[in-house]
Amino acid sequence: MDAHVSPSRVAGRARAPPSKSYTHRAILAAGYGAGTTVTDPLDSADPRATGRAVEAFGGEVAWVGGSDTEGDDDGGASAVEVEGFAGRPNTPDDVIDCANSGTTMRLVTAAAGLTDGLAVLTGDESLRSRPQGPLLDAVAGLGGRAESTRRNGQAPLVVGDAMAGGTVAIPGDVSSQFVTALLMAGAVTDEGIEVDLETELKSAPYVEITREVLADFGVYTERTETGFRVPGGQTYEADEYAVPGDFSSMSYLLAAGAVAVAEAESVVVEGARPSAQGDSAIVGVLDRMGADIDWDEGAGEITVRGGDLSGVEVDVGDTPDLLPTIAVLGAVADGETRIVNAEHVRYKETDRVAAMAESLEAMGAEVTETQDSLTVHGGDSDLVGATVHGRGDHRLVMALTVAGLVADGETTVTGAEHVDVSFPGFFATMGELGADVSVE
Ligand SMILES: O=C(O)C1=C[C@@H](OP(=O)(O)O)[C@@H](O)[C@H](O)C1
Ligand SMILES: C=C(OP(=O)(O)O)C(=O)O
Repeated sequence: MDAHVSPSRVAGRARAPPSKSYTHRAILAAGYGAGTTVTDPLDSADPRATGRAVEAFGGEVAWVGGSDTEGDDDGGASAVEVEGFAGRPNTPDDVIDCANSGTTMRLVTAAAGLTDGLAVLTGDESLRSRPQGPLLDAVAGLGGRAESTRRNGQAPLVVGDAMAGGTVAIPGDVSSQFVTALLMAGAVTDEGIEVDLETELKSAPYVEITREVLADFGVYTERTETGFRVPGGQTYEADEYAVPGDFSSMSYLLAAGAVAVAEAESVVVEGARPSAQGDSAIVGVLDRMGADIDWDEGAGEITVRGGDLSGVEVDVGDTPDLLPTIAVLGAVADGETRIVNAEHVRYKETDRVAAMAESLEAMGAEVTETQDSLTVHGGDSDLVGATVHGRGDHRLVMALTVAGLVADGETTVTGAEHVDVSFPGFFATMGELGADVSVE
């Protein structure tokens, strides 16, 4: 499917979907426990994959309700009722398909390390090209078995043999999801798990999201001088868990409001309550760039009224998922926007540093790419409509759609259906805000 975007102005109120990161964790934590109702879950392809994994491990997962209680009426489930496998997972009867979801594959790899038998994990072509090696080494170091079938550190994976726990060293600069996975699994081991970081932790706020969710399920974790520790023998327990709104998804709506708000109007994004999400940094980035933006944390509402944007330097070490959004903002802003500390952004659904450089160049922007940075020289020339490729990556599709709002002529974004990974109602929401976008 392609999205066709024509220059247009936006205004009005919108609600971003619930957090993908919190939903994954809540569903798996519920699986490690006995039973939990997860309310306002993100009902999209990635959390659904985590739900299927919990079922494969012996849990029961029911997505119930026809529209969100939060009122965005996107047709998604309003709750997930999980009956857990309570402690160590059972050996699955079949292969687990993690589809396009890195979070699912990492979190499920450590869980699979706890099974008595072996689990086989696979995913789509993108997921089968992403790095898993350090996590496989960790599971093996903790007494389990963990192998890449192609012996290249990538899925398909074979994992199991009842990992016991203990202490393990792991690099911090590939994926924080390795740490999340080990903390979640470690709580139900006998010995617990201590993770020593060999290099500085990238995407660190995601581990804090994990620790917040685990605490809400009664599971204790702690930071150590060199990493994190979770004692073993713990029980996951929560009757109900409510998922907050997703700041990565909000970033597209806020960026649209910053670059394309209608005269004397505003874009108000609802559901923006403070949480451990590092991607709430988008509010500060927009503010630094000169957007007229205000976050009423009590009301959970962010209001943007456009602004004359100028380039800034942004370190995305903690916030890799914001890179596509910030690159688009940089292409519209005057002057130079330098996105630094970005090497780990190359290990996502696609290499997002290269992909954004290529797409923005195709739209007439001047960009400079290094291994760990992307500089966008905005303002000199206006963006022009072009056909740009979503590369099967939801975040590229959404960010490039925002760019299309202010490009001269029509922009076509291919692979538009991939928004179903994290924001299934994205195009409907953009249309309701006034964006001239059609999907066919
Ligand atoms: O744990 C999570 O929920 C996530 C962690 C981040 O990945 P890395 O830790 O691999 O950078 C982020 O990019 C991803 O979208 C979600
Ligand atoms: C990288 C992402 O997710 P995951 O790692 O779960 O595929 C993302 O949502 O941008």
